[in-house]
Amino acid sequence: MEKRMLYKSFNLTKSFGKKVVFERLSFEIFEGECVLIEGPNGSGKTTLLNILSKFDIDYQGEVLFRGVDLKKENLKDLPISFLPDEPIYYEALTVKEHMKLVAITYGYSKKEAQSLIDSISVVLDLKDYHNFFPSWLSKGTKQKFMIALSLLKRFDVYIADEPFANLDSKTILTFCEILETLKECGKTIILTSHQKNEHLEKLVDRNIILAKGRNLKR
Ligand SMILES: Nc1ncnc2c1ncn2[C@@H]1O[C@H](COP(=O)(O)OP(=O)(O)OP(=O)(O)O)[C@@H](O)[C@H]1O
Repeated sequence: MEKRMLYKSFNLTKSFGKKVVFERLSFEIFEGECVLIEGPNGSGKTTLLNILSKFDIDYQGEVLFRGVDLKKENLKDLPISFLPDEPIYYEALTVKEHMKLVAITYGYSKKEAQSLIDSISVVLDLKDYHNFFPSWLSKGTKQKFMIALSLLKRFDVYIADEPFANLDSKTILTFCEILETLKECGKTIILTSHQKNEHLEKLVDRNIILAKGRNLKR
């Protein structure tokens, strides 16, 4: 089957002031692939994910998303679920209230949202925390909560920055199984991870390796 292009980058260069994070990156990412972005601390992995998610449009070069210049795409129309490396939440909403808010915002009916929230909560062992405020959660449980929110968005592309951070080995396996299911459904997964494991290695189709301060190896 012919692979369809999701992203294409030409000569992508990103600087903060005089500091060049990476320069002239050219790469392609195809629909349905799992791509791991690797590199040492400070090599620009988060910066690249921010560009691919359109949170950062201050770069040189071009990034196409399904053939269209990403800068011309409307952020709210992009079918991208982004899991950040730092938890982002509302202090005043409980775990369950966050889940409902995200599910309803992203188009599920109340009934669908309830059933999806229940199943995600069982898989990620979050049921006992539904009435907690996020700040009460341990680091690992907070990460599971962030994963749950990212899964409640029904999108084609899942971008995750260090999703395994703070997770125990059982949850890492569970999350890899979830990613495998998403991939089987044709979703594209783009992630960074300093932690390698055999499940992730099986899942990954391609690596983009950032070398600190300069260019890209593939
Ligand atoms: N807003 C900013 N202003 C200035 N420099 C920044 C900014 N954001 C990131 N940087 C710099 O860009 C470089 C790349 O940062 P980035 O967070 O993308 O690296 P990373 O590969 O994700 O690192 P890590 O593995 O530590 O998470 C770093 O030197 C960082 O200090």
